[in-house]
Amino acid sequence: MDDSKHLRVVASGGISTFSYNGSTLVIQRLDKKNLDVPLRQVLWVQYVEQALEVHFLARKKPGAPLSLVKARGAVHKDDRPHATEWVEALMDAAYQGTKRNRHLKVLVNPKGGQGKAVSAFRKKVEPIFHAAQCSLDVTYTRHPKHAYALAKELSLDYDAVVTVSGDGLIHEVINGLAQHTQPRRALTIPIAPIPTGSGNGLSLNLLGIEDGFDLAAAALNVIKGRPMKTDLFSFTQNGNRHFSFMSQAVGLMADLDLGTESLRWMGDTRFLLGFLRGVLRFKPCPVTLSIKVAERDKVKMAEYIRSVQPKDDEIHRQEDQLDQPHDTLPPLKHSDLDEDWISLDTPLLYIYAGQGPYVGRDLMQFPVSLPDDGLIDVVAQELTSRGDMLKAMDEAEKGAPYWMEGQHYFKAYAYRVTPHSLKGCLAVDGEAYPFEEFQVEVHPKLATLLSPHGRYASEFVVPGR
Ligand SMILES: Nc1ncnc2c1ncn2[C@@H]1O[C@H](COP(=O)(O)OP(=O)(O)OP(=O)(O)O)[C@@H](O)[C@H]1O
Repeated sequence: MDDSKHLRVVASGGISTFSYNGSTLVIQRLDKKNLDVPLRQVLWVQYVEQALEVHFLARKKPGAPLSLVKARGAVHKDDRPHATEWVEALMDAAYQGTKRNRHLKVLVNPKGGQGKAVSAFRKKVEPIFHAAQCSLDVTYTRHPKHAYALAKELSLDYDAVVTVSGDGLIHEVINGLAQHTQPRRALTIPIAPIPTGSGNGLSLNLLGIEDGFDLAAAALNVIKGRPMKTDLFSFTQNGNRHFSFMSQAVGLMADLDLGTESLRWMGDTRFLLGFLRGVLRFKPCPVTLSIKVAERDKVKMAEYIRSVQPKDDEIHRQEDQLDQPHDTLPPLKHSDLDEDWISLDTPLLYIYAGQGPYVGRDLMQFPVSLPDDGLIDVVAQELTSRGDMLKAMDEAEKGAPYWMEGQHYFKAYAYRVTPHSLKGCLAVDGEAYPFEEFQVEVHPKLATLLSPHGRYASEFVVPGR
């Protein structure tokens, strides 16, 4: 073995050998299986007082969540002359293309989800940030809109805003950044979620169904994730403009979100319960839906998504493509309905529009969604039968409801909902808004997220392909 490629470390159990190749740190331990650690999971390596110290994330067994591990031992005397160089080269490989020591604004919502955000942050997340030698500026939000106010005044030198919360706090951060004196510049600061809310839709979409609720995987995304541009949606109602980053729901899907707030302690099971309750009530949602459609052919949309998914190695290019921003928000372009709009007056059970395949662990509602295609996916579910709706739960986590006949699916530039009743629920990114006429339009690539893959972490399997 080339001496410069490995370090022998003397620990209580004997001598271990640390070596690495292009993708993996390999730890050979006496009388034990080799430990292979993907370089992406290596957080920090240092050589201090003739000892090697390695901090990394590993799974105790396959399928287990990631956890923080620290390996330390005296470097064998013959290897000391090249130890500093070896450590620096390993750090370069572990952080290839990514800045070390990220400077993070961390917002912790003590009231989100099951109320465990503070202990989750202190016990599981903060030690990982410290191990990676990130600098932290932590605020525990004290009231609704606190995160909004902080984002509005945010200093622009942070490498990321970390939300230890659910999607509601991210909605506030996005809206605060949009009201910043330099909104476009503020919206280039990437947002990265640590999933401690109940739905955690954004985390699922960035990290995937396996890792979407894994705190350490989310922390790793904060440390090593790459900026990924995402579309934002202007939501206008009564002359007021807000921004939505994820979804708008009317009818059953809004009832199940807002009507189950008191069941937060249940985590995301509350959504399943809300869905079953909504199907039993089977109330039509009295609205007109108008859409400026870009595409409505389900087969074409499904084929398209398969053809455009970038591979992980294309992430670098995406990072390079970040535009120099202007400092005003994009104007609204679709205020008047013209001949390109269509209207739907059929009785609907719900309207659900947004981006990001998963809206929860049990439902891939927007399987053909892309983060930056400049379009919003709009689902209009016809009032079919209770049986059909219960059947729709079969493989809903894989996007099966997409193919239901009564589920209309559009890609749109804009849409408008006009209620014909005073009573009803409207949820924007899971937050309650008045049940009144509103319009949504898309602004391509206006905000920035951190992503391990440079795309949504989901796969839509098209039947028969
Ligand atoms: N200290 C606080 N006390 C009360 N509410 C707060 C506080 N800090 C933030 N909030 C509010 O809590 C709401 C919910 O937050 P969050 O998104 O973190 O959790 P969640 O709704 O359970 O998760 P999800 O949106 O993923 O379902 C937000 O609207 C936010 O304004």
